[in-house]
Amino acid sequence: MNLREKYNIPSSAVITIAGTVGVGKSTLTKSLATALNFRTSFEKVDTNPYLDKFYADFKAWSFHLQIYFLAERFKEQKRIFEYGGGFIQDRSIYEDTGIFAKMHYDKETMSPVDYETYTSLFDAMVMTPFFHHPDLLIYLEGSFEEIIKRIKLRGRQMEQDTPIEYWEEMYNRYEKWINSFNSCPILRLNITEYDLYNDENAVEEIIKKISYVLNGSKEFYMNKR
Ligand SMILES: Nc1ncnc2c1ncn2[C@@H]1O[C@H](COP(=O)(O)OP(=O)(O)O)[C@@H](O)[C@H]1O
Ligand SMILES: Nc1ncnc2c1ncn2[C@H]1C[C@H](O)[C@@H](COP(=O)(O)O)O1
Repeated sequence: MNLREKYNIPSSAVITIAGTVGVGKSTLTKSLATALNFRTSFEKVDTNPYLDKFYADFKAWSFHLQIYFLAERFKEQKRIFEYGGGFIQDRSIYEDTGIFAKMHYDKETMSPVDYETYTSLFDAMVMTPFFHHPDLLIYLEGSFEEIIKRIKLRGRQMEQDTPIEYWEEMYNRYEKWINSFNSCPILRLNITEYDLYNDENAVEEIIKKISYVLNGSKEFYMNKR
């Protein structure tokens, strides 16, 4: 019996992984998809035509980048739906607006009119009864120091060149955002609780927790509304 069957994870489940840059979303996406025999949905970083420009000049490119990410995630949403689920998704669509667009608007690196255009497009596409929310959002959290270590370890140049205050602002916003998130059930995982690189049982332990939320007492993990 495979792990998906053992823990009664529906083959149509859609699990999205949220958390700040560098926390370990892509790594966990790969491990879970392999263990559950699910498909993956990754963010496009290397082929993103705006990302380098955005990091070099937030003000000039934040609107273009948000529109690009929104279009890409919506296309992925359609693909996931067409396959009938069975996906692990690297980052949720909710973070684009709840973290990134809002942060750039607040910091005046996205103009009010661009922010208004972006949010009305986002709401028209996502905040409708036709949009399928994920079955579960796994929220990865850890200390700021560990996350900065991981951003450095991964070594994307544009992220290395970005002041630490940017990552700190994002980190603090994530903590507030997750405490009020209620679009789907949540499983919070602290990155000190598992080690996918050195512990071969780690992924099974995470699947056990996923099963508990999907099949058991959802209230235990969900935020109070
Ligand atoms: N469990 C872990 N232990 C140690 N390092 C990790 C772990 N998970 C991820 N990393 C490392 O942290 C960096 C960022 O991970 P990644 O999965 O790309 O994060 P994200 O997708 O959230 O930006 C990578 O260098 C990765 O190898
Ligand atoms: N919506 C976004 N706005 C700005 N930047 C974004 C957005 N979504 C992702 N990013 C950036 C952050 C990272 O530099 C890369 C990939 O994110 P990661 O958390 O490493 O998967 O894209």
